[in-house]
Amino acid sequence: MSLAGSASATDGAFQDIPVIDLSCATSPNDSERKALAHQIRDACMNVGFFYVKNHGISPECIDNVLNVIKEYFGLPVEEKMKLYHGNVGNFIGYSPVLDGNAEPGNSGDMREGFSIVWEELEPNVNAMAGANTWPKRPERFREAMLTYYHAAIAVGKMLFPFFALSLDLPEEYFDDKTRNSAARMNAGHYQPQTGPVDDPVVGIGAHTDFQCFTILWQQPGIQALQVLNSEKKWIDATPIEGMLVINIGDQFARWTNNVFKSTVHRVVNRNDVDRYSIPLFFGSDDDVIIEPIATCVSAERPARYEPVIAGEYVNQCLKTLFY
Ligand SMILES: O=C(O)CCC(=O)C(=O)O
Ligand SMILES: [Fe+2]
Repeated sequence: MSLAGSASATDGAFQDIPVIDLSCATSPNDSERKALAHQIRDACMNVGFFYVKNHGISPECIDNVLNVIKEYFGLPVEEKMKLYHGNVGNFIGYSPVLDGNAEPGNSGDMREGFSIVWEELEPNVNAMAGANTWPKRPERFREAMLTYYHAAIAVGKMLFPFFALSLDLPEEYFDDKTRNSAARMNAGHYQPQTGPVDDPVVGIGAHTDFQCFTILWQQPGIQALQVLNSEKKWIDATPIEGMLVINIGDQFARWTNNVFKSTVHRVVNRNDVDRYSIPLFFGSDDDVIIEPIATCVSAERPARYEPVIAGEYVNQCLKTLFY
C-alpha cells in the first residue's frame, strides 16, 4: 500500500509507546537499516512517539547536565531573571514559572526553563559568535549543557536518514535541509504539583511541538509526561532508564501531510518531588520551505498544508507560546 494509503488506515488508538533499538542504526547492512526504518515508520504513523535505546549518549554526559541544571534552577529567581529570554531575545535564556502557556485557555505552565541554540563547545575564532547567553554559575553549566546538546544533535543526525527511508525517500533526503541544525534545547524544571489534573495550571498544558522532532531526556522514576491517543485517553510516557523519548513535531506533520503524527502531549508533575527534563527540538534549516512531499500526497489524500518557511513558522509558534 502507498504511504498515503496506509496513513489513512491508521487509527491512532495506541495504548502504549513503542521501544526502538538504535544499535543497528550504523550498520552497513541495508536490510537491517530498512528494518529499523520500518519500525520508525510504524511508530511515527501510529503514535508519533517512541522510546529509543542504545542511542549513544553516555550516562556520564547525562549525569553532568542533570547536576548543573539542578544547581542552576536552585538559584534565586532574581539571579536567573538577569538572563530573562524577553531581554536576551530570540527565545534564548531563562523563562520563569508561568511565563510560557502551551495550552490556550490555561493560565500558564508550571515550569521554568533555560533555552540554548547551536554553539560550538570549543570557541572558534573563525566561527560567528554564539547567540547563547550563559549564567555565571554553576561554573560548568555551559560545558555540561553544550556537551549534552551536541550528543543529542548526533542522535538527531543519526535519525534523519531513517525518517527519510521510512518515507520512501533516499537516505540523504534531509541532508541539505538540515545543514545548520536549527535545534533549540530547553532544560526544564517542574515543581511538585498536587490537586486535580485538570487545573488550568499544569506542568505544560496540552500541546504539540513545532519542529521536525523532539529528543527528550526525562528524569527516571518520575511519571509526568502523558500522550493523547485518538480515543482522547492520556497514555503515560513513563521514563525508562537509559532511554530517550522521540516525538514527531508539526514541521514533520506538515512535511509528511500528516502521515507522521504530531501527537498532543502534556506534563503534569503530580509527585512530591521536583522533576527535570531536557527536550531538544530539532528543526530543518530556517530557509527551507516546508510543504507536503510527493510520497505523502495522493488523489485520496490531497495536500493538507500550505507551504511555510521553516524559520518563520517556528518563530511564529514560539511567539504564541510566550506572549
Ligand atoms: O518535560 C517533558 O517531559 C516534555 C516537555 C515538552 O513537552 C515540551 O517542552 O514541549
Ligand atoms: Fe512538547
